[in-house]
Amino acid sequence: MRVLLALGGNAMTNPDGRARPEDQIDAAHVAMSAVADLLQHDVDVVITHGNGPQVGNLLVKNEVAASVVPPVPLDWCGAQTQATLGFVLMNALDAALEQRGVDRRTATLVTRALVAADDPGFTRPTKPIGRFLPAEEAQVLIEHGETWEDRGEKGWRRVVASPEPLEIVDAPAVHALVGAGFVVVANGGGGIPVVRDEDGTLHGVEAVIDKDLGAAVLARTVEADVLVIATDVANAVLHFGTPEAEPLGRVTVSDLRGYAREGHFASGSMGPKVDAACRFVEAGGTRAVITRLDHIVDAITGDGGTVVVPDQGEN
Ligand SMILES: Nc1ncnc2c1ncn2[C@@H]1O[C@H](COP(=O)(O)OP(=O)(O)O)[C@@H](O)[C@H]1O
Ligand SMILES: NC(=O)OP(=O)(O)O
Repeated sequence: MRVLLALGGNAMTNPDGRARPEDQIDAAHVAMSAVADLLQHDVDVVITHGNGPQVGNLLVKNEVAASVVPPVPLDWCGAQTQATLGFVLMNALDAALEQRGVDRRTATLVTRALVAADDPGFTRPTKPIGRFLPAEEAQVLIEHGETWEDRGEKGWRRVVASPEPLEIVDAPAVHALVGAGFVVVANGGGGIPVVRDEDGTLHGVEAVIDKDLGAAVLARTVEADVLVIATDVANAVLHFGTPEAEPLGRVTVSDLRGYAREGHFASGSMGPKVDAACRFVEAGGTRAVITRLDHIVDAITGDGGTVVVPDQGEN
């Protein structure tokens, strides 16, 4: 069985989202322990991950240091997060595999995702990145031309353009590495967004792709059987946060689309996960699972989490 595992920002940092290196290393050890458990079963695993906190922090550093060293564009920051997080995840996974006596090699691939130059996401920023700030501090940055949004209890967060991933340019390399037995970390942060010029050349564009939507495209391209979206809640929940809250178990893709239309899943958090799970199954995937990181073995071997299946299927 081939599994595409998407790790949320919650699985990559501590809950305050500040993304200190030590927090990220600790979180990577927890996450990769779960992945090493999974690798004790007969599965191929491709790992992708979020980069919202990290790419936002890099952007701030860039801006703060702009008078001293040349700033780099947002797509460069995204590429840097793929390398750094891949490095941290590989170290943690190698250690967890070694502990369990599992003989698998790991690899990280810098991965580009093709987007359309005229994607409406470029005109309306929607992707929250970086740290949370109180409203007054966010207001100052809004006056300097940035877009910030009220994200509830934790405060305000910067939002940037987030186009749709159309194709994972480097998916063939992921496929080849998986075929050769590697556990591959790929398409971090949803992929580095690139557009294709008329002459066929690719160039980076300033945006951050939703990693769950990127994961759905990658999962189909590398012929994954199961897409597992690991986050900090065990299930997608109907009437979330109310006394009528109802965790979803096994659900058909049509029913889940219906619940999404009724507004059960918040945009910028559970909404894209549900959308990604539906896209994967609608495109022919066997099943998609949304669950907590510590439930991912159950997600593969049993029925844990929210399990999205085709309308006619009982896979
Ligand atoms: N209907 C829902 N069911 C479950 N969780 C929801 C729902 N709507 C919003 N959420 C929120 O979505 C969060 C997970 O999304 P997010 O924070 O973006 O995850 P990650 O960083 O792991 O990708 C949960 O912690 C929960 O607060
Ligand atoms: N790129 C992305 O979706 O990152 P997060 O999951 O950290 O928001």
